[in-house]
Amino acid sequence: MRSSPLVGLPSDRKQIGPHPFHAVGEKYLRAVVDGAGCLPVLLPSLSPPLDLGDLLDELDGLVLTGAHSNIEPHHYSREASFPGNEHDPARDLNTLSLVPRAIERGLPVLAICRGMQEVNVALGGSLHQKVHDLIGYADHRENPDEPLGVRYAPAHPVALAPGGWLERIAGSSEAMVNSLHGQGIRELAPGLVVEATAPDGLVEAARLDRGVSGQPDPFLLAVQWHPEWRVTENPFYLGIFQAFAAACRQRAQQRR
Ligand SMILES: N[C@@H](CCC(=O)NCCCC(=O)O)C(=O)O
Repeated sequence: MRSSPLVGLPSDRKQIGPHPFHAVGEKYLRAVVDGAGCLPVLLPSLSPPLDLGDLLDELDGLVLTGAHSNIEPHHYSREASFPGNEHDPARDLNTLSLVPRAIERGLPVLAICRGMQEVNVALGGSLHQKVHDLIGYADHRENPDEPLGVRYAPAHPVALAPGGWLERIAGSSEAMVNSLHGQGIRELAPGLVVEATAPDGLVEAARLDRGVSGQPDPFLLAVQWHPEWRVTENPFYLGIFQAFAAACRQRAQQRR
């Protein structure tokens, strides 16, 4: 019997020199280990995607990470992509098929930044391709010229939905979060409910709640910010990973 729950993380497909590699940022792996006390397992994003169904049955949780690449817009609208938009079609296919399969298996999901956008698109929602070009919205991007510690520092408050999971985790109705994204939720997918909003109204976090009485939904929390960043130094970020870990442990026990 395993002592630590197993958490899968779908990889980015990245060109390094002449060869494609499958990569997951180390801060996500560290947060799964140090913040959640779970064991990370990398899930390659091959194209066509591997059938990971048998592996999902062995996992206790799924973390969808952030990434610089953006989901190809044909997955959620008829809009064309914009020049210079970085894509990772192999990751799109992998994560967009994993989300519904994880939910149908009751696998806990924590989705971060691009991961949140993937959850929204996989469940039928849509995205703004450039939030910063929209009238009335703030620029949610980081300054790439700043050192990492500044880029991932708290950037704006979020209002936490009354009675929601994040309000309980934070122990307050507001929290400060970092902000490193150009895209954002346009239409929230059916079955997701808002957990947090930015001052400009952008949805910053959501959870799965399909509202079927007597049938609790599996743990699925999606956040637009980066709680994995220095997770052990930020009680709110740590609380998010601990809540996910509790759901993973419960899932591990149920599978025994
Ligand atoms: N590309 C999307 C998502 C932004 C995102 O996930 N950024 C992560 C940056 C690298 C990392 O910290 O893993 C967008 O711009 O909206």
